[in-house]
Amino acid sequence: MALASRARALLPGARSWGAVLARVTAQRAMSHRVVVETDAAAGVAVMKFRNPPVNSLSLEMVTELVINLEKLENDKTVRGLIFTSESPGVFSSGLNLLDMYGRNPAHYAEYWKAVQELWLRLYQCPMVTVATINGACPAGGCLISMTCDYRVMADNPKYTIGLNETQLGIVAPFWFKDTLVNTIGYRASEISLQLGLLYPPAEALRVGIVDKVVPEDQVHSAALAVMAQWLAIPDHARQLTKAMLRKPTVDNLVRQRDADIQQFVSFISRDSIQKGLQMYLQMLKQKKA
Ligand SMILES: CC/C=C\C/C=C\CCCC/C=C/C(=O)SCCNC(=O)CCNC(=O)[C@H](O)C(C)(C)COP(=O)(O)OP(=O)(O)OC[C@H]1O[C@@H](n2cnc3c(N)ncnc32)[C@H](O)[C@@H]1OP(=O)(O)O
Repeated sequence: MALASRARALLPGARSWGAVLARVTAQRAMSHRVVVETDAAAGVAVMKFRNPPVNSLSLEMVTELVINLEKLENDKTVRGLIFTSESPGVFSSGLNLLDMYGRNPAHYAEYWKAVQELWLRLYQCPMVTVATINGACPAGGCLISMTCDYRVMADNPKYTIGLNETQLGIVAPFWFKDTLVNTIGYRASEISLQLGLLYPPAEALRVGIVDKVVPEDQVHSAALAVMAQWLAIPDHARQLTKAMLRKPTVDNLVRQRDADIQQFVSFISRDSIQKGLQMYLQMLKQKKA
């Protein structure tokens, strides 16, 4: 029931329960953009991103992430959750530019509501969450990892992490900014967010946007070791502490969710912003060529 209600909230176009379930089931049948492996004995699940080519957070991917998160939260045997990319090289390329370019306002609103839902759920997740960053991690990818309790990054200078929105000519919303400030502090955020900085591992560690950098072949074992340390703390004490620390930031978005959606739709629909996104997409294509 809870799953269906979540799906209905995320898929407002669907008019009935049957339509909701049919749509979610169809999405699942089409592909699994998220793979969950659970070690019941250890009480740890690993959620792997599998949305080729670059794990962009498309509407379908975001919806699958939310549904899988809710399932894990309801599974009382799972106390810890690790996020990683199934294919090293790109952790996540961030929000799907094609969900923000050339679509209609209803689509932008549906997409933004789903992205908000994902952030709200991740930021308040009662499980211990660890991001195993085994590839590039810009913008929305960085946001996902910053919602985690701990970030381990592979020591590969080709991988970078940060909120690079300004480099695309777009503005990170206030709750992206709040998450960054909570992670690296105010002054570092002023520099990082305005310049849209993407940090390679050593710099990422120095600024505090990641907590640990380890050789690439040790990134998963390091994440498991961190998880074991965090799981040694009694759940109820850790969960209440996490909720206390994060509640003001969460409340800030909850208070103005609808206004934030409207602001996103009006901002992203502007001709100048659409033009900028078009040029950025072209630049990505040319870089490839
Ligand atoms: C006042 C304010 C009020 C409200 C705010 C309103 C709006 C703003 C909020 C928006 C917040 C946005 C957050 C985001 O996350 S935006 C996305 C930012 N992401 C990036 O900048 C990353 C771009 N990608 C890359 O740098 C590289 O692709 C990457 C990840 C390093 C991997 O490199 P590589 O392996 O070489 O792969 P390619 O570059 O060749 O890419 C392959 C293929 O994927 C396409 N692609 C890449 N990234 C995305 C993406 N994020 N979304 C969609 N598609 C993507 C790329 O174009 C290539 O496509 P092709 O068709 O050429 O195969």
